[in-house]
Amino acid sequence: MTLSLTRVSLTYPDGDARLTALDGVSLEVAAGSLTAVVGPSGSGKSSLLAVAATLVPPDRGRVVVAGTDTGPLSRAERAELRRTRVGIVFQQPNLLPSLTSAEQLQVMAHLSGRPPRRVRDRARELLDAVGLGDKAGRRPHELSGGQRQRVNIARALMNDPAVLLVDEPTSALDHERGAAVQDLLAALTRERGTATVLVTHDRAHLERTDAVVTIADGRVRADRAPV
Ligand SMILES: Nc1ncnc2c1ncn2[C@@H]1O[C@H](COP(=O)(O)OP(=O)(O)OP(=O)(O)O)[C@@H](O)[C@H]1O
Repeated sequence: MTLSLTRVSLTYPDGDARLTALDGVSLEVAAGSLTAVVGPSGSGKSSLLAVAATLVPPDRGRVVVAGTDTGPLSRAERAELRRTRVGIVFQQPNLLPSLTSAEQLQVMAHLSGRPPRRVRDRARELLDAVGLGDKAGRRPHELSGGQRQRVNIARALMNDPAVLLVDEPTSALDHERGAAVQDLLAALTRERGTATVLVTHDRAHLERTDAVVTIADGRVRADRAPV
């Protein structure tokens, strides 16, 4: 499995006690497949993504990313694994206001020291893949919300991640644009072979996913193929 969480538990400090955000959660996502994680507010969805992204080490359990058991890794080793193997799409696009779409992508890869020409070609190819080939020179304020989210997704794919983690990509979009972004994620997952986890409140488009995991109070309540 490209992404594997086994009996993962995570607590946060809560006054003198600890609040349990994840309680023995297991999740397996294969390359080229898309798993949706749904559940009420506060159920642990973002915590699950943070653990899968190696941003937060769990209190207990095992997290394997692209064949690497993350448990023994140092903070620096986790950061390196994240940079090279994990793409993260946050709810808010976090684009830099002064950069064009192409530059938002290029900045990511320049940090990893690839030759500038390859970086430019890759940025262009990914903007084409998300349907924004003709918007490469636009800045965020010159794009719609849906287009900004597409730039965000393309940027997360710049370093060819094995694992793609997506937090509520459609929350700021209307129904039609939300559906288009989920279609795009499903297509990119298959084309690029990522193991993709999509956290969503939006139960409307779950037929596009390969599996649906329902989480409540930090536990997996149901794990089923979508209807
Ligand atoms: N940094 C933190 N410190 C303390 N408690 C936290 C922290 N982050 C989250 N929590 C708590 O952990 C629980 C799970 O939160 P989490 O953000 O994972 O839920 P969620 O399902 O993503 O919610 P939402 O859908 O509202 O974003 C909640 O009770 C939340 O209040």
